[in-house]
Amino acid sequence: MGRTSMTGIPRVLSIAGTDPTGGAGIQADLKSIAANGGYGMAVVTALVAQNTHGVRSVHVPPLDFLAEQLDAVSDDVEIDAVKIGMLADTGVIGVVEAWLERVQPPIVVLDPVMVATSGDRLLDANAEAALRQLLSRATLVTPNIPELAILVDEPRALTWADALAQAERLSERHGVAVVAKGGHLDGDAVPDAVVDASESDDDRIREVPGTRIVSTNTHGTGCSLSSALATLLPRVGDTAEALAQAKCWLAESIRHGADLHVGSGNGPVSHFAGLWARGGLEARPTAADLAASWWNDIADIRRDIDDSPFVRGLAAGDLDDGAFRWYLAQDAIYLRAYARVLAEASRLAPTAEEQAFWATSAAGSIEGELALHEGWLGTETVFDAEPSRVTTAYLDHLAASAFRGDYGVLIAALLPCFWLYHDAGLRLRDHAHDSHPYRSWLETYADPAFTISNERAIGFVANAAARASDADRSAMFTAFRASAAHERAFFDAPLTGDRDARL
Ligand SMILES: Nc1ncnc2c1ncn2[C@@H]1O[C@H](COP(=O)(O)OP(=O)(O)OP(=O)(O)O)[C@@H](O)[C@H]1O
Ligand SMILES: Cc1ncc(CO)c(N)n1
Repeated sequence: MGRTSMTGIPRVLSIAGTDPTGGAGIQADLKSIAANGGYGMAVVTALVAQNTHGVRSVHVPPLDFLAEQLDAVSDDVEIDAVKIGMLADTGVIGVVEAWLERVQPPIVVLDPVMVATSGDRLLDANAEAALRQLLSRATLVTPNIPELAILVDEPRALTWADALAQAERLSERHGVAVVAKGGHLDGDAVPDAVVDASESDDDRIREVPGTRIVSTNTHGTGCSLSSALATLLPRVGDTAEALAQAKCWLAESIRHGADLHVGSGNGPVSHFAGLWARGGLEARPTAADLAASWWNDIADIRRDIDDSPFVRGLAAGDLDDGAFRWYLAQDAIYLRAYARVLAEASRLAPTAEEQAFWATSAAGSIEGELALHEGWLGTETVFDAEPSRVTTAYLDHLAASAFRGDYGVLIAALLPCFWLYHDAGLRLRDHAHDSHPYRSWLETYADPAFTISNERAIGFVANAAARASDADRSAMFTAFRASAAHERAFFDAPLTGDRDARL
C-alpha cells in the first residue's frame, strides 16, 4: 500500500448493492464517504429489497448496464479510491474485474459481502471462487469473521487469535492487506487489525483495539467501515492509521444509532452524529450575503433618515442654521467619545490589519471630522455644548457594546456610523454646488477615502459575522441595528423637542 497522501477532497466510488432503508449498501457508503470528508459516487450492482429485519428479494440489473454505469463514471471523473461491496453473482464480479483491470484505480477497498447481518445471503454460492479471484486486485480487503472463514476455506474462527491467523493466511495467499474485524466475536472487546503478510514481522499485524458498544444499531457497520477506509486512505496513507480513524468515527456513529429510531430490527448507525454534535448543521452565510442582508434589514431606518427634515434641509440648503450648528456641536461631543470606542475596537482586534484600521479610524474621526466641525463652530466653542439625551443614549450604547468585550458586537455597533454616513453622503454630494451653504459638510462624507474605509469596515464586520455562531451573529446584528436607530434619532434631534431635552 502506497504511503503517499493527497490533500484535496477524495473522490470515492462505491460499487455496491442498495438498502432502501438507508443503513447498509450504497446508501450507507455515500453517508460514510461524506462523513469522512470525501465526495461519494455510486454504481449500483444490485437492487435489494431489504430493511432492518432482512432481505426480501434481490434484482440484478443487466450486466451491460452495470458496465455502462462504471464507464460513465470513469470516462469522466478521476477516481481516488473505490469501495466494492455486494457483487451478487459471477457475472457481476466479471464486469467489475474487467473494469478494474482497465481503469486501475489507485486504491481499491474490497468488502467481500456474502451474508447480511440478518444472516441472509447476498452472494450466490457459486460466486465465492470468482470473488477470491478478485482479491488480488484489491489494496485492502475487509471480511468479517464468517466471510474470512469462507475465503480461506476453513471453519469459522472462534477466537481473535484464530481470526488473525486466518487473515494472515488470506493475505499471504492473495498478496493483499486484510482488515480482520472482531465484530462477530463474543465478549466486550471488538478489536480490528490490519494484517499484511508482505510486511516485516513487527508490522504484519497492526491491531486497533475497540470496546463493544451495547447496541442493536449495527446494520451496515461493515459497509460503513469499508467506505470510510476508502475515503481516509488517500489522505491518511497509512492503513493502520486510517483504520484507527475509521473505527473511532464508526464507534461514535454506532453509539448514536438508536437516536435515529429507524426500523424495529437491527437499526442503522448515525453516520453524521459526530458532525452534527460538533456544529455540522449550522449553515454559514457568506460575508457578502450577510452584508447585503443586514443592509436590507435596516431599510426602514435608512428610509426614515432620507425622509427626515434635517437631511432634506441639508440637501436643499434651507436647513435652519441654528439647527445645523446645534447638530455639529452634538456631533463633536459624539466624535470624541466615538474615537475612544474605535480605539477599544483596535485594542480587541484579532489581526494586526484590523488593529491598525480601527486605530487609524479613531485618529481620523478626531483629526478629520472634528476639524470640519471646528471650521464651522470655531476651536474655542466646539466642545461647549452639553450632550443631549439622544447623544448620550447613542454613546451609552457604544460604551455598553465596548464594555461587553466582544469584538464582533463592538465593531457591528460601530459600523452604522460609517455606512449610513457614507450612503447619505453619496446622495447629498449631488446637491453640493458652489454656493451651497453646507457644501463642505456634504462633500466630506462622499470622499473616496471614506468610501474605502467604509468598505473595509463592512468587510471586517461581515467576516466576523460569517465566522460567528448563530447566537453571536444575532447579538452583532442587534448591536448594529440599535446603532442605526441611534443615528436616525441623531438626525431627528436638531429639529425636534429632543434638541432641548436634557438628562
Ligand atoms: N457493537 C459494536 N461496538 C463497537 N464496534 C462494533 C460493534 N459491532 C461492530 N463493530 C465494528 O464495526 C466494524 C464492522 O465489524 P463487523 O465485524 O460487524 O463487520 P460486518 O459483519 O461486515 O458488518 P455488517 O453488519 O455490515 O455485515 C468493525 O470495525 C467492528 O469493530
Ligand atoms: C446491499 C447490501 N450490501 C451489504 C450489506 C451488508 O450489511 C447489506 N445488508 N446490503
